[in-house]
Amino acid sequence: MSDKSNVEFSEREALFFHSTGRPGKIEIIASKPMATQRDLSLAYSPGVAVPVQAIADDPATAYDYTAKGNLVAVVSNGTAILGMGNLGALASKPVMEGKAVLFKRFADVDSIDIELDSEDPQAIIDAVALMEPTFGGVNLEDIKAPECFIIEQALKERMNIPVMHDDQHGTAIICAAGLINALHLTGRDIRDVKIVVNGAGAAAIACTELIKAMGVPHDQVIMCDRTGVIYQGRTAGMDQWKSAHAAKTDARTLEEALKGADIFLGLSAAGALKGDMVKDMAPQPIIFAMANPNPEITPPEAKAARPDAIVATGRSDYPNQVNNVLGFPFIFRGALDVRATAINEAMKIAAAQAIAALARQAVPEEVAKAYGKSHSFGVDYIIPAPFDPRLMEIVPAAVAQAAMDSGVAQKPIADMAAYRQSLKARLNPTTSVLTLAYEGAKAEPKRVVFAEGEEEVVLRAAIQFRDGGYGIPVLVGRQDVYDRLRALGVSDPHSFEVHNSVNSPLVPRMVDLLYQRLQRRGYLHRDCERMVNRDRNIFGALLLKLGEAEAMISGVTRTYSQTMREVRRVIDPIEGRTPFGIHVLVGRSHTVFMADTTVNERPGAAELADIAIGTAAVARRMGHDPRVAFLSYSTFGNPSGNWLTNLREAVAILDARGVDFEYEGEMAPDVALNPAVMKNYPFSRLSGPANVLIMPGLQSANLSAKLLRELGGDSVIGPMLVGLEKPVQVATMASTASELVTLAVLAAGGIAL
Ligand SMILES: NC(=O)C1=CN([C@@H]2O[C@H](COP(=O)(O)OP(=O)(O)OC[C@H]3O[C@@H](n4cnc5c(N)ncnc54)[C@H](OP(=O)(O)O)[C@@H]3O)[C@@H](O)[C@H]2O)C=CC1
Ligand SMILES: CC(=O)C(=O)O
Ligand SMILES: [Mg+2]
Repeated sequence: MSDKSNVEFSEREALFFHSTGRPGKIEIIASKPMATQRDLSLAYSPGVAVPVQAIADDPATAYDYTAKGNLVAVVSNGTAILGMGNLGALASKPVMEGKAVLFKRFADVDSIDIELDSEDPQAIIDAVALMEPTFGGVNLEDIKAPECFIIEQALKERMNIPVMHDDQHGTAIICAAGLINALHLTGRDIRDVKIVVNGAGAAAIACTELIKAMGVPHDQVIMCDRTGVIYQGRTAGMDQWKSAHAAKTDARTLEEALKGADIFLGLSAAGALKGDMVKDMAPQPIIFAMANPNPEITPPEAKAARPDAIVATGRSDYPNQVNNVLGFPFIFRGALDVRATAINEAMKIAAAQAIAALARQAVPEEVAKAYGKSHSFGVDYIIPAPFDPRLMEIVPAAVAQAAMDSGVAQKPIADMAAYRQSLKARLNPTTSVLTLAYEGAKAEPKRVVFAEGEEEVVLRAAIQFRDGGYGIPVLVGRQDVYDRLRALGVSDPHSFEVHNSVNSPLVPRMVDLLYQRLQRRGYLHRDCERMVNRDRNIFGALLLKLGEAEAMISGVTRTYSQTMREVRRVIDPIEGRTPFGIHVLVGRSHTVFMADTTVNERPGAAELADIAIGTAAVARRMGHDPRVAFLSYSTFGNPSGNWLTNLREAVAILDARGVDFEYEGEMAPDVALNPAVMKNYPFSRLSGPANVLIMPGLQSANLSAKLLRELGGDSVIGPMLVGLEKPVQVATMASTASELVTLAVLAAGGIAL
């Protein structure tokens, strides 16, 4: 990956990502409590005998009593791993685990990777068919042509659950969606275009079949493989699937075939297309270079040769990502939800049309920032990005409807509007919002000070931050930062901006500024000099104050309170605001915002009210309707105690201010979070479980946040620091590089204000 193309990460980082913590990318989590002997008796023997008998009596109830209905097998034998070729079943496992997590991330489909060590189609057919009881669907992946055609066909015939070879049909659907829009933009009719398809394998044949089904005449498509053009009469390297697409043509090479062509579809290998070859294509050529991980031609090369081209690739780091990730999660979601027996042509076409139509719609405000400049339909936005949360609402619904209309749905959906709502709710909005924050940072990269530039974890974060395109890291550290960067695999460390107080020309201005602020707090000019020279948090914060950067992150080398003290010597709170900290607990389907977990030891009523307002605003920015609970050991005065007055006054302050969110208090955590307990208080003004928890003091807040981080299964974001005049985030000392990147993105993206 390194330095070969538009790099997003180094090889070292890719390996570190996969090996760190629990090796690989998936684990299994029980969906039922497993705490007591009784739980175990129900989960296993003897309780489990009851659903066993029920399923034996009525097989359809397997969907009610087991995970089958939401479980997809991702099956490969590793014979066509991306564009890397036949590297074997075991080597395909990272890709298949990757597909499994994409299923989960984008469409809440549970999925298990299965690598089969065989190149014998019959052995694979038998193995997969025998697994039918386990799964609700089968996604075949990275199995090379022509075996993949035989395997898929046989499994579709033998199995009564949806089977789809993703490299064929997932890719064809997305390619078709992109093509519909590229034709639309260039005013072409699909019946008139001349297309060259490079590659004659799984993906290429399926794309060609779909575009021919959509109206491109057979004679207007020329397919090439490694031997060159597949022409009528060719005998070398042929099979029945290639023969079906043999063209009547005198062209023998890709270059010859491309003369005057309107469209190039690459489903072959990296670098197969050269700039010279596209020079003679028709005006406004459409170039889809879809080989992974590196395309047939990069967009800059293609554009250099043909500035009038519309270019798409399979990658996320260029505009127009034509990749089956846009399809398979949502297609299976729709198919599983109606218990479809197959994924048929009608469902595929419905998916392609829904995706194409989405790109032509206006992008909502909250999604637009993530798209950057190109978020209205045009040459750099012909297809939605996989992170677009609207896909989950629209594509499964279109697929489910098509399954129902074409008679393969065993469990039709009665209320489509309710189904669409339920699709939206399946994804935790926090996950979407974080993705949008990351994409938004890319769209408007900011300069972010990483104040502890000598720490390895900070440098890793800075590298990820820069290479991910999220912004420009401004490192504070000594000269040896460059050596440390080199040791971490950065080939051009001097491309990083490093500020060192020993030689920074900014130091005199910094000292003056600091002295202005501190002279009446008992500090001498030389005290300020010493602080600027020796203290990287003060130096970093002054970079921010002087406008040399737009945000800052620190905290891994000193305690939170010490880092805060240093930052606060330079940065003030927003006028009239109380700075405070939020920990965000992200569960599978719920998110809770807890505050103030880091700053105010014993907040008074006015501060508690401010903290509630500030936290509710952050929750809203992250896609949630805030429901605020002021937490205590006491619920509405029972038991009574001395600590309750502040909380009650805070509620009264919110009453007086007429805020536009739900709030209630004081109450114990179980009342706030558990609807069954909340029922005992029918007068409560919360319409559902609280998602913003305002803690009575720093002791309980900080303890709870740390306990949850150490013991909880949910992931914890933060602490997020809110309320300073400049975005500064103070991480905890144990932060990982990716946690630092998240904080840097939140700081730069204006979520934590
Ligand atoms: N963007 C996306 O969503 C997707 C992209 N792809 C990409 O498509 C490519 C093919 O995958 P898949 O169909 O599954 O694999 P297959 O192994 O089934 O097919 C590969 C095909 O590519 C041809 N090929 C390889 N190198 C060249 C070359 N230099 N010039 C012309 N043809 C070449 C092979 O030719 P021959 O028949 O002569 O061996 C073969 O026909 C991969 O790069 C993959 O990453 C695949 C699926 C989805
Ligand atoms: C994206 C994909 O499935 C491939 O490149 O094989
Ligand atoms: Mg694939």
